[in-house]
Amino acid sequence: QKNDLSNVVILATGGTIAGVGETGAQAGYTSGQVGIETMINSVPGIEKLANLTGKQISNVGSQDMSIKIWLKIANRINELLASEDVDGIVITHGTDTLEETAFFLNLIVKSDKPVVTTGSMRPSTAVSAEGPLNLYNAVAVAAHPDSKGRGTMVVLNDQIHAARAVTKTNTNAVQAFVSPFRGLLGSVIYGQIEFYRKPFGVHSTESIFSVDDISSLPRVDIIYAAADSSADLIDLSIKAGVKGIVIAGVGNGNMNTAMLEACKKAVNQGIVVVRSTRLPSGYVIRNAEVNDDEIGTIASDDLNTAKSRVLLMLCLHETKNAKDIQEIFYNY
Ligand SMILES: NC(=O)CC[C@H](N)C(=O)O
Repeated sequence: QKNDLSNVVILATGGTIAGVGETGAQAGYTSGQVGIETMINSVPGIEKLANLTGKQISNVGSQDMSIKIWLKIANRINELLASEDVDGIVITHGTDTLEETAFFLNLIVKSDKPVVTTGSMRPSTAVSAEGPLNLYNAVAVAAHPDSKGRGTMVVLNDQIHAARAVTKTNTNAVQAFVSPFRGLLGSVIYGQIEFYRKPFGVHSTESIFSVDDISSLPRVDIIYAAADSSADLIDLSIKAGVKGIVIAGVGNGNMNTAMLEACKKAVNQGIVVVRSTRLPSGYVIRNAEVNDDEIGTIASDDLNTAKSRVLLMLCLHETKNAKDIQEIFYNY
């Protein structure tokens, strides 16, 4: 440590924040092109926030994020945060699956020190690229003592979100990330931080999940419900040998009779089925229109579909007991 600044490590994984287009004003570009050193050098004043080290973990568009990379990131973070020389972590990431990675880390990082994910909607070459300011703010949050004990955070566009609450809601707009149901964790304006609350749900050191005993995760498929949708995809998943299915249900995690019958069949074959909703916010309530007690299905509570899949994969690594998994969905 050179001074009294915090020591922050930036782990770069790719995404638009590291993306390059041919010109400054075009929709076409390639994710994950710019390396971590170039990214840090593009942010004037960032060196005044923390002593920074950068490490490249991967350089992919986050549509190609994988469980393998998640495990690599989680192991690296646990190693780094166990050291007295590291005070916080920033992860740069594509925005498409950012909420899944953030929620995974929220469940599995064994430290109270801040873990902050960030990305950008505009590539690094765009007119008004917002990646540099997002990185600046993410480092400010990771370096700040008040950020401890708030689980994995997502910082974009001056806002601090909890991993559990946040979701991407727009394909192009800079204001893409919203915590529609539980609200923001705080804000960060040119590095000035205000926290409003602690995150909801069990996370980090309190979580039962540990990356130490995970080398892979069981397959869980997501199946989207719509008016008059067929049950064939559920049958295909069963045949493919899935361990879990998450339904992106209509309304309160509902689905038509054909899909519900197929879900019953899946549960009877030992597959764990979670009912989530395709809506952007609200609870999926147990035993509302679907009798979960009778069928053996699990209600997602207010966890969205993609994050329900993350939690179910981790649960299935520990247990197949539907009652226990329901309790975890209520509490995490
Ligand atoms: N804005 C973005 O980061 C999306 C680009 C890319 N698909 C990704 O998720 O990495």
